[in-house]
Amino acid sequence: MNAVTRVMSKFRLAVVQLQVSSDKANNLSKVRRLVKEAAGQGGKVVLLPVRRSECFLSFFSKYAEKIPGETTQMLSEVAKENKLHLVGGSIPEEDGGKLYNTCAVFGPEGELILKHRKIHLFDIDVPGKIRFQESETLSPGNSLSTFDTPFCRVGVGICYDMRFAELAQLYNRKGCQLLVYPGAFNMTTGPAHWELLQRARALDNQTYVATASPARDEAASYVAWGHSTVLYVLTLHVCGPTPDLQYLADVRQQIPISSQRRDDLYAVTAVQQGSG
Ligand SMILES: NC(=O)CC(=O)C(=O)O
Repeated sequence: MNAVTRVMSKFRLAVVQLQVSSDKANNLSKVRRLVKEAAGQGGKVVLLPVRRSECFLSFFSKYAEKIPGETTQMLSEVAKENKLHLVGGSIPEEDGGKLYNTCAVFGPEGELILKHRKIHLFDIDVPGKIRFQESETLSPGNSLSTFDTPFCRVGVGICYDMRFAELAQLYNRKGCQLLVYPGAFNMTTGPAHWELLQRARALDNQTYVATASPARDEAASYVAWGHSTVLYVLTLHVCGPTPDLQYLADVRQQIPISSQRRDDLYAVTAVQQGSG
């Protein structure tokens, strides 16, 4: 057990589900207000949703920013003003002529802790229902992303990343007790898979899982499923906003699947840790 997994305690996790629009200034001022409100209610780690531009690939280049840039500068200030860890949803990032879907995480001093670039691009085709080819516009990230808080270790994925069990398993192996996924599933895949995937990731890895989605806007051309969620492991009920890491440790001890893995028969390994 490493230093971080020994520091187990309760803390308040806030998940912000806001109505995201194409008006960036308005989105940012809502974020500032809602994070302050979350901090006022004791939130120590705050998770924001993806920006709507995640779903409008043609808008990606229009809204793309460098990191640091306007949005991340503001997120850094908000983290510092409220003295909390802020998982900044995701924004379109431009770097070296490429576009990424990127989640920036800030610490209580406003420091940039990490950037997670969406690893798995949403290239799907469900005939008559939904088609996306993110790889026509975006480049994939090549790094796993974990960070430490005084409460627990956190693994970060974005939206489609949640479908990949191996990523969550690797985060588990790295000692994560909480997996966070800013996301925006849609009205086809949302009802079918959004919660089920979170339950699967939570149960397999004996972790907490939190997702933040934009609020549903029926008038938008991409209607997000919404349903931001915090899940925990054993009883599989949607829980309140207070992860109890002692409970998690108890579950891991009572059903000790992590020490019962047959590493002699199979392995999930990270083959490459590139930059970005
Ligand atoms: N938008 C995504 O990246 C993923 C999604 O909507 C899905 O997996 O379904």
